[in-house]
Amino acid sequence: MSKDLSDYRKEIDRIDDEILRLLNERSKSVIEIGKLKKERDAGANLHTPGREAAIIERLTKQNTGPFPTDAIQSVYREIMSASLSLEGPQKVAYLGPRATFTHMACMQKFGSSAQYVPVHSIKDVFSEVERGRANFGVVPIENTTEGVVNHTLDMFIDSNLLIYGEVLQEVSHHLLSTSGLLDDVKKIYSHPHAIAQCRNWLETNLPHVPVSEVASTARAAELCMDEPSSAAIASELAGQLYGLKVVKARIEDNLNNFTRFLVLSQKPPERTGKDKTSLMLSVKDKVGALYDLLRPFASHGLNMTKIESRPSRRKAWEYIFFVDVEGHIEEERVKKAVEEVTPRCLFLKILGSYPAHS
Ligand SMILES: O=C(O)C(=O)C[C@]1(C(=O)O)C=C[C@@H](O)C=C1
Repeated sequence: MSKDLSDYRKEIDRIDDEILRLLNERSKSVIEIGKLKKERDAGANLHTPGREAAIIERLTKQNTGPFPTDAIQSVYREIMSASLSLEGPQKVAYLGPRATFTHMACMQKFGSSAQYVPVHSIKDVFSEVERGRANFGVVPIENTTEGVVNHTLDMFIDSNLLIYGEVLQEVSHHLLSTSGLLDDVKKIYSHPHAIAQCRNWLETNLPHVPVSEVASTARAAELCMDEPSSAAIASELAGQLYGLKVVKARIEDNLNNFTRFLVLSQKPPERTGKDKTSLMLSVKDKVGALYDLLRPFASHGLNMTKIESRPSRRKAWEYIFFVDVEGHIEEERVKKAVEEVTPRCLFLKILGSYPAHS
């Protein structure tokens, strides 16, 4: 006799019981790891991004299906986030409000079991971590269409925090409402930037619907909870947090919009073998100074993935350069290049070596 629905559900219940038992067994090892980490260094970061990446990579490679390989990342993101909370609370300060792309980047990195603290400015994110009120901070550093976030770069001039990691977050806007039906939409709310990024879609699809600017995309979503004839242009996360349905997903005009975020910490992460080093330096004002500066990186075979300049704010026409190179500061070739570059600079500061986003 062939199996029916209830037979398959019984089978699933049995497997789920086993998964739950295994998750609890896994958790016991996690708790022991947490104790060992604290014994080694009471103030250490418990979060270990290199180990998390290795687990996901190993399982992704080994999966033969039919469980979707893409889902392994999200399932394990949450398993490891919950596990880490057993080792100790993880506080993450970020540039709020809730449900923004910065919040989404935080969730991508730390999962939903971390404690998130939205603050009002990039400066406040830095100070929460500097004062030890948060273990980590998350700030935007650059966007594919709008370029570098100068305010974040400027903060590194006076701060001693380290870059602990990077997160690449896709910036994708959704039209959200309580019913999820396009015909119900008589008014739209959003932040001016999000409205500008969806201009063509709005003109083509909802040309006569008035659009009102509000302080944030999260505020737009919040307003729509009580206004069934209004829709918000906001993130997928805003839809989830405010209980709205998707009228239309991905309405941004440029479908290739990403923001890169930096994770800040007082302590460095472990070396992983796929790391990146960020430096900040300023050069003497003479012909060829920048060329001299870049040469050691090239001669040691280091790939420079970014160079940005900012006025130093200390002296007119003096510039500070922000440089990213592939490799870890403990690697011989990176160490040598930095040793050669240092005497050519007015000053040089290492902002951190951290796992490159894969
Ligand atoms: O292996 C560790 O260092 C752990 O703390 C365990 C674990 C896990 O759940 O596997 C949890 C959190 C870390 O960020 C990495 C991995």
